[in-house]
Amino acid sequence: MNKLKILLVVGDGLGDRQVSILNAKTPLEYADKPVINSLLRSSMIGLMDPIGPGIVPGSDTSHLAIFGLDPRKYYNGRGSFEALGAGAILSGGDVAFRGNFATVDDNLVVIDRRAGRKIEEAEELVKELNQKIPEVQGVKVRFYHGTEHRVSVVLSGDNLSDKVSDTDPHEVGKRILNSEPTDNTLSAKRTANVVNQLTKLVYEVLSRSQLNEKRKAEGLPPANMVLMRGASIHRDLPKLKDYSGLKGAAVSATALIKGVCRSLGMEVVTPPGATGGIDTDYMAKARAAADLLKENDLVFLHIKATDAASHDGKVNEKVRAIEMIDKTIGKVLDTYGSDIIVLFTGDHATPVELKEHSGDPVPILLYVPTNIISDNLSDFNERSARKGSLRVVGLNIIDLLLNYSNRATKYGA
Ligand SMILES: O=C(O)[C@H](O)COP(=O)(O)O
Ligand SMILES: [Mg+2]
Repeated sequence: MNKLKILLVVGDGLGDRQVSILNAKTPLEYADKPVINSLLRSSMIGLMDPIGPGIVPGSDTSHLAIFGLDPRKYYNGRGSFEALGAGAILSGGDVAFRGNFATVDDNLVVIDRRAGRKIEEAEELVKELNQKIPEVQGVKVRFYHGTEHRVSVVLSGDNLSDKVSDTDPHEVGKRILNSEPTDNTLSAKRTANVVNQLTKLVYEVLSRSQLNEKRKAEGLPPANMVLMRGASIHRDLPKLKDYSGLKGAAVSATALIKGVCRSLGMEVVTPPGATGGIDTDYMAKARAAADLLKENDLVFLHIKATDAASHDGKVNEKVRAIEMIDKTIGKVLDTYGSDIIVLFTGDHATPVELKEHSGDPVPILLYVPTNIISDNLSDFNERSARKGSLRVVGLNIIDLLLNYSNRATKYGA
């Protein structure tokens, strides 16, 4: 049988709940989705628990599961994925962290965990940090900018450990945390000390930066802290091609996603104009995905805007991002052809009124152009998905894609 190409689309943080200003509709329910709904004639839809019912995923653990790697076995922290995606070259023993440019007050209490999110000066601030803090206690320090408020921090030196806790309190109104060793090794104690000393130096440098004086003069929140989380020493992961047979490529601007996909051996493309934000160039991403479909079995198209809008509580921007994802899928099908299978889902729910990830199941749509038993529903959203035939977890995705693209091998004789 002819093997079908696969377009896997993730709207980050897509899942939601009823939203009061949308007349109790969800953003997906409210959004105008002519392309997605045109696929329903030959689609199964339903609900996916990225990790398991009620478990609140991060984008990191969720994407490992969606690509078929059990995070319980393969996940050891977000930092190294973020750093790889932001351009760091990691050598064995380097400890990487995800960081947030954030705004803190004089008592180091977090006022804004993202310093306003759009930080035009981010690259310059990172350059200043790299110039002024090249090392701490003999440990080399490097900062890498991802997108928006996202910064990766890499520590290089002997006897370091990723068994250290976050300085990010994960909440506004809380003081930044002291990093603590999470095991009783000397290397963990040493690393925690370096992180705490580094945090003091970062605050000193950023508080004195002229760039933050400028931000304050413009009424913008100063990016006067880097909150650190997800310490990890990178470990090699199995490659998608080896365990699934799928030659895969990804289109993304988001450091975490680029790092995960690179770790799986996928080609990663960030087309000019792709920003990882609500202002991304959707059509550029669509063209890149269509082009990659020529040489790949699977193309993964990641859209971060739905999550960014959700975390910022911006309902209309989440609806608009979903409508742009609809157009993006349409552009890929118009450009490459519609004889491909399309799986569209989210990596977790980020209810826009909650402004945080939740453990709710996420709607999933699987369009198969050949003869399948379609659910024949008329709209794709969290409510209609409850009437669909799919009820899966993230770890089922690759097997579903292999089966419906005519690539699955028999389990058994
Ligand atoms: O946007 C991201 O990087 C994560 O999904 C959320 O991280 P943040 O809450 O620190 O922005
Ligand atoms: Mg996410």
